[in-house]
Amino acid sequence: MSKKPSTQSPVDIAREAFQRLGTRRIAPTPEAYRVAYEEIQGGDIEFRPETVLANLASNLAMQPGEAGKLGQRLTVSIEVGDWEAYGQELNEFAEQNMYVRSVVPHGELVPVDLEREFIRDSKKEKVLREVLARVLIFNLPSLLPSAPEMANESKSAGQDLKMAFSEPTMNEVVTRIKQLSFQIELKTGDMAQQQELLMRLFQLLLDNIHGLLEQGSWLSGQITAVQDLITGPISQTSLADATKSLKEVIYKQGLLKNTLSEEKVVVKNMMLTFVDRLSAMVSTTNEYHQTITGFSQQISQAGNISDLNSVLTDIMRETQNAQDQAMRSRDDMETARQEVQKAEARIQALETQLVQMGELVREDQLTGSLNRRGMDESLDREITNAVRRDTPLCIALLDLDDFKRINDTHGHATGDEVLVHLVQVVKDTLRKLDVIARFGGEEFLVLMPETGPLDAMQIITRVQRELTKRIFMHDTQRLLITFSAGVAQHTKGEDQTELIKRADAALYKAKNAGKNRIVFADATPPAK
Ligand SMILES: Nc1nc2c(ncn2[C@@H]2O[C@H](COP(=O)(O)OP(=O)(O)OP(=O)(O)O)[C@@H](O)[C@H]2O)c(=O)[nH]1
Repeated sequence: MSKKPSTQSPVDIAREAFQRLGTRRIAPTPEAYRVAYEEIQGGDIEFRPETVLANLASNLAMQPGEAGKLGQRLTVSIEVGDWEAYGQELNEFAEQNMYVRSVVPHGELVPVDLEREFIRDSKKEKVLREVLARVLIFNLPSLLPSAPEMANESKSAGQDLKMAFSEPTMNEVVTRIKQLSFQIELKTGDMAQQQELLMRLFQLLLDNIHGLLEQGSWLSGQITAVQDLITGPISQTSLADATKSLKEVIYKQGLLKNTLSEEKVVVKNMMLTFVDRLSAMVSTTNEYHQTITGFSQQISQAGNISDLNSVLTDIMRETQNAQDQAMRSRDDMETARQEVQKAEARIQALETQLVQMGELVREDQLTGSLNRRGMDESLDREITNAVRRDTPLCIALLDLDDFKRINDTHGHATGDEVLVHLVQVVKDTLRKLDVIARFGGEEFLVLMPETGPLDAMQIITRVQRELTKRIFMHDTQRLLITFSAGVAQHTKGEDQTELIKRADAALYKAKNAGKNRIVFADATPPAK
């Protein structure tokens, strides 16, 4: 049976406990005071705080898992009398399992009426909720610029998700996200279909334009570049690259075309002057004819020599006038003709420049020569021209000698500079009509339209000499740069692959013969 507990106030019990210690002559140590206090307070020993706490510890120690381990730690604390450690253990346990969970992930307290149905996030769930909310609020709307309602719904669902800590609100948000995802799926399907249709339309347009263009025109080259681009997988970088180079080309072509139309106006004006002068001359001759007819009547009617004399003087004067007028017209027409010729030359130069502009999109980034695609197009064009005009065409395949050693000894960057140097020397030495393209690595292809074999060999020999003259400096060191080359003339019915193959076989011979030399290719294709 337990003793009935005292009804006195704690202050009265404390006072009586001190009196009792005095009466019994017991020293007022905390322990003695506690015993006296509890005697007066009454109640069963079983319900003393330390007994209750010890019971809790040993009950917990019998549980499996975390609770059992906590119980063991609490029991040890009691045994060594370390109540502070006991308190700490309990606090930590409460913080981990109760207190933290009563606070919503963003620090706000849970509204009292929701507490019972409150969704308690674990650490992982908390991170997941935050990430999902970010995706809905920021990322998804930026991907939906053409669907503002969906973008707004995504933002709003994200905001609501942050605050959805009750079962019903969470269910509502989940339903909205599902609906949104369904709508996006439909929209993406539509967009992909539209994109495909647009692409097909674009491709059709390009094909039609291409069909209308003269083969080899500057515009045709650019259209092929765009066609290439849209037939392959379209990446952000390739689109950006193509846009950049096309913009550059369009800008420069714009400038050139303006000048071109100005020149065409000049030619037109010249033509008008020409026609004016011609009609002036014709009318002068007509007048002259009429006057002479008049004079012939006067002559037939002349009665004496003095009449005739005066008619003759008039005829001489009129004839002189007509002659002067004719001379003036002839001079004017000659000047006009020369002006027209000059304007025509300027137009031709501008048109050549336009062709070169078109080749910008086909340039090798490092050396500024044409790249492989540019080379293919130019060689195709030149072969067609050579066949149509029945003019000779030669090509040369150049390969730097011992380039690997240059790279290995002086570094890759120096190797790059050597490539740039070679292209510069070639460009400075060749005619405007000739073209240099990077065939690959340290190999270059030179196109020489309207050039026969002897001239081609001479041109490449000139490049070779020029390269030794224009010394390449690395730091303070002079590096000797040489190349070997194979030169080939295009033969009837030969395509570009066969032509290059013959030039390559000649280059191979040049290398084998000791490098730094030029070999003219056999007319027959090399054996396989
Ligand atoms: N720096 C630089 N090196 C390149 C580039 N492209 C290819 N190379 C290097 O060019 C070297 C070509 O080596 P090889 O084919 O052995 O030719 P080589 O050393 O010139 O020998 P020969 O042709 O027989 O005279 C390789 O080391 C390539 O790495 C480039 O764009 N820049």
